Amino acid sequence: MATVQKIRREHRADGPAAVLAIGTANPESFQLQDDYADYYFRVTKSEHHADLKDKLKRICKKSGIEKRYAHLDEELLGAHPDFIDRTLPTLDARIEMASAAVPALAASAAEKAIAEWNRPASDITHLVFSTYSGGKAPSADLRLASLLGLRPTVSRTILSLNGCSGGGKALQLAKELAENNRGARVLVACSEITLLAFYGSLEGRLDTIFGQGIFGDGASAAIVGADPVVVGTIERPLFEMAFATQTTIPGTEDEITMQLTKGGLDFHVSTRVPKLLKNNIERCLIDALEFLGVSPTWNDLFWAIHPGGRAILDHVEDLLALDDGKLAASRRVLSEFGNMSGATVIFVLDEMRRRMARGEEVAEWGVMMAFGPGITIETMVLHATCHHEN
Ligand SMILES: CC(=O)CC(=O)SCCNC(=O)CCNC(=O)[C@H](O)C(C)(C)COP(=O)(O)OP(=O)(O)OC[C@H]1O[C@@H](n2cnc3c(N)ncnc32)[C@H](O)[C@@H]1OP(=O)(O)O
Repeated sequence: MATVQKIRREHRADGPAAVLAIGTANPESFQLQDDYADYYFRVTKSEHHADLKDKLKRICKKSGIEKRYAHLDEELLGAHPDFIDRTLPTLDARIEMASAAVPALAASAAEKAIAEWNRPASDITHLVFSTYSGGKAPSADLRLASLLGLRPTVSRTILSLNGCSGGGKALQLAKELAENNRGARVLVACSEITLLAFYGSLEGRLDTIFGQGIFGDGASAAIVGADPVVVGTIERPLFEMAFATQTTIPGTEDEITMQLTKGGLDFHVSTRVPKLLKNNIERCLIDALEFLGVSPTWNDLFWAIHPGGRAILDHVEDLLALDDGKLAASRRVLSEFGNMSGATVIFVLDEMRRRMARGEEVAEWGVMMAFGPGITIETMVLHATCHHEN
């Protein structure tokens, strides 16, 4: 007679979960950061807000970003001129548009991950989807499952409004699912589209301009599974997921907030965020690495940090006294795409594996960190298995 303990043991994977494949995608339209303030004030017909334009120019110049992609381009905006006025009730139209665009962009990223994985989409057993750009049920996860032709038995989870920590949380859930369900293959998909949060500036609201200067659109996907198949269709682990934690910095509920309003999604990010992270991440790192019995110096590790903003990367680099180039993967993703909220951290892993394949990062052990409302810090210790072999 089977016992619950025996069933449990048989259903657990033997090995650790690993990232087996990665894919990313962006909309076609993009803006160069140097031209962005001119573009933004022209399309939102608010050239008369000269002080705000100057401020946006200053933010763009210091952002460490060169280019950002956006689904909501000038043509689409022309068809929805009311989007530029955040006092108008445009939420319904935005959600309608996002409910098609968010899963479509996620599908482009997921198809690339599935192609690299080299197994059929029908082998996916679980889906974890993260987005801040939703507002409807059934949600983007169901639409994505149908676009990809996943099985009806796929177990779906949607993370909504987790913001920039969504990618970190989705990967952590995927790790738990893969390790607790023998043979599970989890598709993680994050798709973030700024069309919910794009609107003209408001006089006297200097903070309304900040989000327009750093956020961009992108989707990322990863396949996560334990005990890689080594015969027939061979699976190649990229990063083994050794340990994961979530920490909330007490008393910081109001530092990063998002709220759906009739005129779109309101973002507030306080200027204290980089400093608060600087003051709190070291404890998370020590706790995560102590648990493993690993005590390397910070420069011995590789770093996949969510590039929430240039100042956040500067503060992390300074705190940990990291050598030049240690945050190169995060800085490159920030430069090429801006802050794509929850989708960004998987872009950083993708960039990291390319750097490892080229021999530009040789560390075997590393840390992935993502930050979001809460303030929430997602930390995951990774073991890389994708280095260039001489
Ligand atoms: C949404 C989520 O869930 C999670 C997230 O990722 S939230 C986003 C996290 N990102 C951040 O917190 C951004 C971190 N900040 C930065 O990278 C930098 O401050 C920056 C690129 C925005 C500006 O660079 P800087 O070196 O700090 O230049 P600095 O001269 O101090 O600031 C430029 C202007 O930006 C303004 N600014 C900076 N942070 C701001 C913020 N959070 N809100 C509004 N304005 C801000 C400054 O007040 C300053 O305005 P003035 O020029 O009018 O004085």
